Order: sequence, then structure tokens, then C-alpha cells
Amino acid sequence: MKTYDLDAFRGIIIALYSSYDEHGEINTKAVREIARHYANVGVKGLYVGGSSGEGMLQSVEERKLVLAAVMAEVGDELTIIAHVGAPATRDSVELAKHAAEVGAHAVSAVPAIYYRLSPQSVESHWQAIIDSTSLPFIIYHIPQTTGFHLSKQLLTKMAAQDKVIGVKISAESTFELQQFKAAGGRDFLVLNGPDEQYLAGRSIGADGGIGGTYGVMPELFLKIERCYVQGDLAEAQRWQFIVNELIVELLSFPSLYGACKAILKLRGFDLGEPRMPLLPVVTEADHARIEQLNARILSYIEQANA
Ligand SMILES: CC(=O)N[C@@H]([C@@H](O)[C@H](O)[C@H](O)CO)[C@@H](O)CC(=O)C(=O)O
Repeated sequence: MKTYDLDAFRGIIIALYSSYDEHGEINTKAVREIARHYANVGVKGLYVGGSSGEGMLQSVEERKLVLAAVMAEVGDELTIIAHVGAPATRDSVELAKHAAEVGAHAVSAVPAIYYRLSPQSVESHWQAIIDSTSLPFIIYHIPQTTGFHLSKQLLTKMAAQDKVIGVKISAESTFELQQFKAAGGRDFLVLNGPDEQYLAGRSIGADGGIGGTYGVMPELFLKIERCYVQGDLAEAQRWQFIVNELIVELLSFPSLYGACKAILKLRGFDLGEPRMPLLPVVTEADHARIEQLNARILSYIEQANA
């Protein structure tokens, strides 16, 4: 049995987008406003500095600023997972220590990126992060961007440690998700990454999910979760299919994060543009499509909340 409170990590956890001002600098006021909004919506937690949060495009100091702002605003209300993955282990360790200082509830990390690393390297990288604080650790498995394919063998070895409480799986195979759940054991968390498969992930063993598109429609993922828990699988599936059509549209823009930020801007949350090389929404035609998509999402949110 793990000695950590695993229930704090079960449910809908939003992968928080970055927030920049008009000069492209971290905008802590906007960070706090959007974090406050999500707390009011009633999600379980926030995943800070991950893919959607553009942690890899920010300096160590910038990442600390973002996390500190989140903790100051909602650290007492939501479960905050700090993603501390970085190309260099020493940066990840520094970020993990900072996460512990400001009171984050867990740290998480991808394998170190850029170099093709052996499983031993990745294990040592993660172990250095784990050993640097007393916080629980969640493996971030996203092979399509890191190029590292986590084996069941390494997962099992990592999961044997009390501090390693789970894995966030952004790979698309729900079979792998089920296999990792089986390998980790009952008190090992598996968090679904592909938002398009939230229900599939839950049905095959995920304890909840961490997702980027949750940020523009958390109410719809909360609805799927409620239907699933109530045993109304037909209704859960109907909402998952609605969400998937919305995600297909979101993915048709030059960048997903640019599209999501443009939608949030229409709702009064100005998070700035994503950082290059991630592209913002630029053309008039795309802005018009964003307006239509926003209206559709809002109408579904109204229905889900009715
Ligand atoms: C590959 C990728 O970025 N996957 C996203 C999904 O939320 C993804 O944006 C969504 O399923 C749309 O494809 C998350 O798993 C990543 C995430 O949670 C994060 O921002 O760290």
C-alpha cells in the first residue's frame, strides 16, 4: 500500500496552458485568473508546466514563477502536480525542490529529452528527481514526443517504490494503459492522456485523466466522468463522441494550444499567444472558425450543466 493519499489524484486534472503578456513574458496575473476559474468549475487539479503548459519552452526561473502563482491562487483547493521534466537532470531536480518548497502535491517528469537515452539513463534521471524531495512522483509517458518507449519492466521496477504513485499515459494504446495498470498494481495510479479516449481509458482501468483540451471544456469531461461513475455508459459515450468532434476541430488549427488560447480569450482569459515554434491563430478565417467553435462548445457546456 502506498502511504500517499491517492484519491487526491483521481478525477479530472487540467493540463494548464501557458500565460504570457504582450511581450511574451510570463503573466502571473493571467495564471492566477485561469487557475481560479478552473477551481470554480470544480475540477480535481492542475498539471502545471507540462506539454500544454509549454514547460519545455520556458526557463527554469519562468517555470518556478508559474508554479508559485498557481500555488498562491489555488494550492489549498486543488491537487497541483508540477511537471519538472527538462533535458538536464539538474534542472529537473532544481524544479522539483522548488515544487516541494511552494507546497505542490506531486512532481512528474518525462524522460530527459533530445538524447536517445538508455532505460538505465531514464531510470537514473527519474530517480534523481524522486530522491530530491519527499513528494510523490508521477511518471509522464509520452513516447510520441520524447521518443522513449517505457517498458513494462522499467515501469514495474519504478512502481515498486512508495513515492512512485502513478503514470500519466499520453500514448494512444489503451491496451498499454491496461498493462501498466496491471503491472503497477491496485494502488498505482494510471491517468489517461489522450482526451479523445477518456472514457475508453477509464473503462479499461484509468483512475482519471490529465488533458490539455479539458482547459476549454472541463465541464464536458466532468460530465463524462459523472455519467461513467453513475453507470450510464450510453450517455458517457454520447458525450465522449461530442467532445471528440470538438477535438477534431481544435486539432485542425496551426497549433492546438493557439486554438485553445484563442477560445479562452473570447471568454475573457487573455493568456497571450503560445511561444514559438507553436503558432497562434492568425488569419481572419481562422478567427471566424474559432468564434463558431467557441459558440458550439459553450452551447454543449450549457447542455451538460442543465
Ligand atoms: C500528445 C498530447 O499533447 N497529449 C495531450 C492531450 O491532452 C491532447 O492534447 C489531446 O488529447 C488532443 O489530442 C496530453 O496528454 C498532454 C498533457 O496532458 C500535457 O499537457 O502535459
